[in-house]
Amino acid sequence: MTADTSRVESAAAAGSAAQPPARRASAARRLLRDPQAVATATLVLLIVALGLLAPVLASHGPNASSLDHIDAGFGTPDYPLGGDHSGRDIWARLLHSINTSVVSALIGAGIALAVGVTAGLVGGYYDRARSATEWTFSLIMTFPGLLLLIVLMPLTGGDFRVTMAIFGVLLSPGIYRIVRNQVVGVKNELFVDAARVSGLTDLRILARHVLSAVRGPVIVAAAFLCGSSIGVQAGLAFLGVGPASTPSFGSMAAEGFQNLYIAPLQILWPSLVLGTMTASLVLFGNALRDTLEGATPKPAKNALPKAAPAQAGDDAAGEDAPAALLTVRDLAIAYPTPSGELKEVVSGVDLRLETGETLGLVGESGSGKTQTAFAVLGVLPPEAVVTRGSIRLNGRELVGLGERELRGLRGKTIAYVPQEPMSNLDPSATVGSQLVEGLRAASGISRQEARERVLALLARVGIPDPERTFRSHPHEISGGMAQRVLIAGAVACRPVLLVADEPTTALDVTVQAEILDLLRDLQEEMGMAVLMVTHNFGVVADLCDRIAVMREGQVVETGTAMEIFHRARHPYTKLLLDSVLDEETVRTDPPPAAVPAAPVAGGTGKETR
Ligand SMILES: Nc1ncnc2c1ncn2[C@@H]1O[C@H](COP(=O)(O)OP(=O)(O)OP(=O)(O)O)[C@@H](O)[C@H]1O
Repeated sequence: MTADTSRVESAAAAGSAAQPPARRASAARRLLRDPQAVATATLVLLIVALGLLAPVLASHGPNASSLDHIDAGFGTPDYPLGGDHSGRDIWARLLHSINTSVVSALIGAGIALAVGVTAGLVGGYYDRARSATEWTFSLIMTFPGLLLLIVLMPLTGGDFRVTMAIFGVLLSPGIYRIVRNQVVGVKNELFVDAARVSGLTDLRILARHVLSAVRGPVIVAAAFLCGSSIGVQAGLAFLGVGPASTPSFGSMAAEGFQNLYIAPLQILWPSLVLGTMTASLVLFGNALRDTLEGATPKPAKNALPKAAPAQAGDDAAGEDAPAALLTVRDLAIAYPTPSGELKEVVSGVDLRLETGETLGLVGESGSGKTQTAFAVLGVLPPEAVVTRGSIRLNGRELVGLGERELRGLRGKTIAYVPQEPMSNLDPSATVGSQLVEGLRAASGISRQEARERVLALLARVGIPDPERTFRSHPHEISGGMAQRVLIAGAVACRPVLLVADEPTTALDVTVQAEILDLLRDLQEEMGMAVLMVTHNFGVVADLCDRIAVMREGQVVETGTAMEIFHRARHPYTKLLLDSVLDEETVRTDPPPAAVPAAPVAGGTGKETR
């Protein structure tokens, strides 16, 4: 347990020592590239610097008055912005008001964050504490904030610092809710479970694992809290809450308002600086949010140049001869990480599939089988980037094809059978209407013709009462039946290539064999090629002519089913085969040693026949 604990801790420490600084550096870089962030941060810093330099920049104190300078005009010597109705230096009061605002922002936002984050962590992490925190913050939210601050004036003595501390508490429910929601989302993640199981204390888990997950939204909210605090402090001062001796944009604006007809500029200066400060903070908060929360970069779907139009019948394999039905060459697929870097999940995959042949794509979970199949279908998620490689079907390059061209191929030339039949059928429409719609979209035939074809197909895939199933909604049929329906839909236009992604995984064992039989029969009948994605060697043995074994985004070995099952060369393939349970296998302890990721020597990373 001690060793495990230290491993988790050191992993977490390594995570926070290595990963986050890179992310922070990158977030800071992105922030620096955002003109809105740079402009607003510069304005805020400039204003804060002016406030800090107030004793140097102003010739008078904020409350020093001179009878000679009552309502002095703009540009009066020593009174650059003039004098107010009490003969005080407007420039000096403006600079000192900045400091009042900054202190208000620090107190208001600081208290709101301290209270909200702490309670959010506790309420989100400990279920038993949640009802108490919920109740408390709901109660706080019922207080009429501004009114309460005015009513409490006799208690606060009008001191803006105490007032802002109370305002911070009133602001804290917003932060509490943000943090609580984040924590509730994070606390059941596997890495938190792992830390818990390893014996880390709750405090450590909260500080190391949970807090890091909530800091983004909290940082963003802090900018808005500062803006609100400044605005409220000025608002209260405008209403006359607090001593007149405290320089504040609010009191300056109130005095300027009284004097509007005599010296209209007096209201302009505090309003201008207050508006610039609060607007800059809010806009900076927006830029911060875009950088930290909407951080996923939007790469092009395809990093490659648009596919050159290729003639059907071109040599699909380029230098390979003869041309195969499907040739995947050096395919690489990557996803952007939060830091903006691309991470490859498929790295240089080569595959070849002949007409009428079944190729099994096997490998452990996460090895890149589905990504490869999705690339062939042209249905990778928008954030995926095909960084290199080629996919040729019947000699036509698919990588770089537009969505319209791909849609023209899908259903007609390439079809797909998914893993989860139920979730691939629309629960609100009948089975028949879904199949008819798909068939008509792919073939353009009339509704009546499509209906007849669908009924014939349903009978062909072994559905006992096609008419009834046609009229049924998906919840009225079994999983095996639903998979038959989807297979019927997939083969309706006699595609040349069927991509089946774990088509039997979600089904009952007895139904699995029937579905495999059906696929085999249909394949023979229609002469389709089948790309069978699976991690089930039983399925592979049952259906596949050839097998490609994937690991960590690469094909490590390919061969005929016979070669792979009887003369597997790559240690990873042997390990996969060894892990297939059968009644003769006696498990040993310790398990076989881990194997290296490299493809087996002899070029089996490349597809050969
Ligand atoms: N949208 C995505 N964003 C980032 N990474 C992704 C995304 N989709 C998949 N991946 C990653 O790509 C890798 C390969 O996933 P893929 O689904 O191809 O694996 P698989 O071999 O089919 O596994 P399984 O048998 O579990 O479906 C995984 O590491 C996965 O985390």
